Amino acid sequence: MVKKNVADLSKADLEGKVVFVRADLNVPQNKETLAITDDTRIRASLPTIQQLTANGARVVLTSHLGRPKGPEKKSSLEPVAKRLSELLSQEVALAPDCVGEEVKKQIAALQNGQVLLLENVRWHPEEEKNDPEFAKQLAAGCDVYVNDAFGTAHRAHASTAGVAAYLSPKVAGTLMKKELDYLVGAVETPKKPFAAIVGGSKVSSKIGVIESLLEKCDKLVLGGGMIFTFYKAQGLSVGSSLVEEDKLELAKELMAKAKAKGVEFVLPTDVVVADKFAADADSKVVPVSAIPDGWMGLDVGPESSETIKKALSDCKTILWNGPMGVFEFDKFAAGTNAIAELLAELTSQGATTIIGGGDSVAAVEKAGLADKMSHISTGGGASLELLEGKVLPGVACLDDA
Ligand SMILES: Nc1ncnc2c1ncn2[C@@H]1O[C@H](COP(=O)(O)OP(=O)(O)O)[C@@H](O)[C@H]1O
Ligand SMILES: O=C(OP(=O)(O)O)[C@H](O)COP(=O)(O)O
Repeated sequence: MVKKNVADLSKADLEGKVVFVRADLNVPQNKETLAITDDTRIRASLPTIQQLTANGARVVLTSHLGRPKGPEKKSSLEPVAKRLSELLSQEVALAPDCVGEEVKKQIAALQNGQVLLLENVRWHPEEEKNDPEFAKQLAAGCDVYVNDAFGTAHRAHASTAGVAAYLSPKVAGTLMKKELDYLVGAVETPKKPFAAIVGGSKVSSKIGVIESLLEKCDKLVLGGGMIFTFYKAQGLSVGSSLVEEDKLELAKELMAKAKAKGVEFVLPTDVVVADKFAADADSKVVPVSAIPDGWMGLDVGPESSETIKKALSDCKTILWNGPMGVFEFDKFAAGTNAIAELLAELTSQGATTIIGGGDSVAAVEKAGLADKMSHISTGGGASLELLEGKVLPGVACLDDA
């Protein structure tokens, strides 16, 4: 399913037009200072914006940031507007909201080549409900739709899918096209053995993907916050680690399915536990059968890193989404760094390595190894769903080429 993209639009299609661009500017931030800790997603969005402004379009840029419950300073796109202005060498004004009279006025006042960033689209619950009335409000005053938010293309939300019904033409951005071109090829016919590594903290939204991964992969490695639901399902006690209580049955079924299908299922055997969620927490390495009450697992242990290394050493394609631990704290970064180093080494030996997800990419950047991987993807959940063979709603809503 090939979709139209911005390169298919001529200057005549764009000059003086108001173009609604959905980007994924959901960047990792320092929780206290709100400073952007990795700007990969912002830099990846620049080619589309520049292509549009160079052709005289008026760009209305939209994104979410985090998972806010409503308007709140800590999820404001203010730091993003600032960083965008620096990278584009032109002022990117930040609207106070993403819909409403004031925003409409700001859109109407845009000149050719200017960029206006709308405030966090998830401040409105209607966004995630893909509410048609809200989508219509988002489209107000705009002509063309460009979806460049690959990282959010697996969500059927108002700004990623619903809004397309009110705008024409509707096309993929440069980043969206680049990601799809690379990933569809790499995951449809992967060189084997093919392994996926799934970690991170979005357990409820990613555990379901494991079922399809078992159909595609030869090996599946779990890490990060994902593992404790599996331990609890095995009857182990997990202290105060991250657990999805309503996924325990699913975890059991997944382990049984992996066994039945002969997929190598690598679950860490030791973990680094902490007495609190903090950089200066007390920590120790324990076997997964001995997590003390009140302690939480924040990284995989050294024995597990060795096992993972052995399991992945002969793999020819490896897709990694989700850090192995809370790498933002140095004490709990060893498991993530070990995987990053291993994948860099395997890439140099000819393996195809794909790292996807805002935090996973941040971890690999922090380790200074991003340019040693085959592909750095701005989407974690989106890459996994693409691998499942799903049609992403943010792509399905675009015009066919
Ligand atoms: N054991 C753990 N407990 C809690 N959080 C974890 C654990 N391991 C990793 N994390 C957190 O997971 C987050 C990233 O998860 P996720 O959003 O799923 O990854 P990505 O952004 O790469 O898709 C990181 O901020 C990291 O601190
Ligand atoms: O960070 C994102 O996804 P990722 O963690 O899978 O990379 C995207 O911005 C989507 O965010 P969401 O998972 O809150 O919808």
